[in-house]
Amino acid sequence: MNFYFEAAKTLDRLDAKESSIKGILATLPEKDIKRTAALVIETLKFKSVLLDIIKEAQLMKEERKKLTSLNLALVLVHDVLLAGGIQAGDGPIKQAVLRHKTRLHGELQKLKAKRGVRSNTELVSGNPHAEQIPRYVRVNTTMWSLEDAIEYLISQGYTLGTHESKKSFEKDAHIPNLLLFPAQTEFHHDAAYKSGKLILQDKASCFPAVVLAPPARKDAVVIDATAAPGNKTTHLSALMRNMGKLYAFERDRKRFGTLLTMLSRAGCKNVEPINTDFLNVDPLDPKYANVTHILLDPSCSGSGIVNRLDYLIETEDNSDEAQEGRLNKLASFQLMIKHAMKFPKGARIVYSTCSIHAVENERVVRAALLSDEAKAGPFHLAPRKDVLPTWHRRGMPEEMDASDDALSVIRCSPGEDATNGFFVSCFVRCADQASTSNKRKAVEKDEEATVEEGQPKKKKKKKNKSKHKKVSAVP
Ligand SMILES: C[S@@+](CC[C@H](N)C(=O)[O-])C[C@H]1O[C@@H](n2cnc3c(N)ncnc32)[C@H](O)[C@@H]1O
Repeated sequence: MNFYFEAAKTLDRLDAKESSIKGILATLPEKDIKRTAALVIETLKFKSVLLDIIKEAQLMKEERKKLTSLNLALVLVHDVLLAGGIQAGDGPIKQAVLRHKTRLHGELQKLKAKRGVRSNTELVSGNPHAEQIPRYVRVNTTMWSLEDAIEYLISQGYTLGTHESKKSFEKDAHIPNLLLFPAQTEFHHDAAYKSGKLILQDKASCFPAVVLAPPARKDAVVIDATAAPGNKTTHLSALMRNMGKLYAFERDRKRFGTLLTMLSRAGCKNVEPINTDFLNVDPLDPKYANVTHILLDPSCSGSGIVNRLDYLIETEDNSDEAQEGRLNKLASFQLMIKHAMKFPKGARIVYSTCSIHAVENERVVRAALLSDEAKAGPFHLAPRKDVLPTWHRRGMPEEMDASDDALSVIRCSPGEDATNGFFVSCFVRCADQASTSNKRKAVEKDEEATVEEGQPKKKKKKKNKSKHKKVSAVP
């Protein structure tokens, strides 16, 4: 019976929104983890059906003394109706459910008849968005070429054609070295996947590294500020052809361990992983003097992720605390962009999230553009022509100050773009303006020198040149 108690406890934790399904399942005791996880997932899939049946059969009312937890009733009724019986020795709780076995089966049949379906599986529908997302596989060009990968896949029985038919794949239209397979294609036992030559990575999550376009040179110096688990770090490393230096920061110790494993599996030799908070890194430290490209992909709400499991639970939390947490997060995103803008030779900064909310995307970008750091850079948004110009979905114009700004950024819509929901923006230092402002500073210095030599100093009016009106990033 312990196994059922564990599954019911897991459902309680999901109801309490302690974490994502994946996160909670990962904390289950090693023993029975697979079995418990399978029961929890299956129960969640059929939850509304099982709740209807339990209600119609009046199970909780009739057995209120023995069955004190609805989640325990759910997992037990699941096994009675859908898994061939309760896998536990006799006891009062098992008996309490089995007493109603005929009635429960009757209610299941009634429900099927009412909905006009024959099988149990027709009673539930999967995650419609997840089913529309192909299985994306990035060829890790650090270890082999696209041509070698295609040859290998063909030797494994795949055909290069369209990703819509079984055992076939195609090349992605936007991201080089990315292949598409049918959504259900399994790679976990594939030798090339296990050795790091193939990386399972959603298409949208490949955009940031491609937009950052790090140089592939011996003297290249790049930062991945928020690196774990390391999909984008390994992608950046591949784009740099394993040359130069890529500093990969990760503040979380456990996730840092995952990053190390991934870097070693993917054969990344140009990465220096550092277990620290990027915000504590001094931009003026001589070690980072030649950093030119920075990737910021911070923790976010993850609202764009079409998880194959999380659709099973309600995730939106509108409590005051949740709202406050979101706003705090927002402030930390802005801080991170502003911090990245302080690296003296920083020329290109990509900020991305897997969120669909403007509050974590356009509004953060808009506030960053108005910051003193952006003005000092000066930084502005890279034009569309430099940010995956052929990608159709751009930012929300109503959330940006200039319509060109909305065109500069990228959005992916879950369910519509065959990807997870995603946002990418790219800030670039404007070299011309920088040199103009440096020249102006030089002139001002000269003027001051003249003043020191005995000339009267003219009072200068401070001009605010920003065409943007000041707006708050907080909704
Ligand atoms: C969205 S994940 C990054 C995913 C990663 N870019 C990838 O593609 O695999 C965000 C990561 O950034 C880390 N993180 C958040 N804020 C950080 C900071 N200030 N400094 C370093 N790491 C940070 C989190 O611990 C988390 O592992």
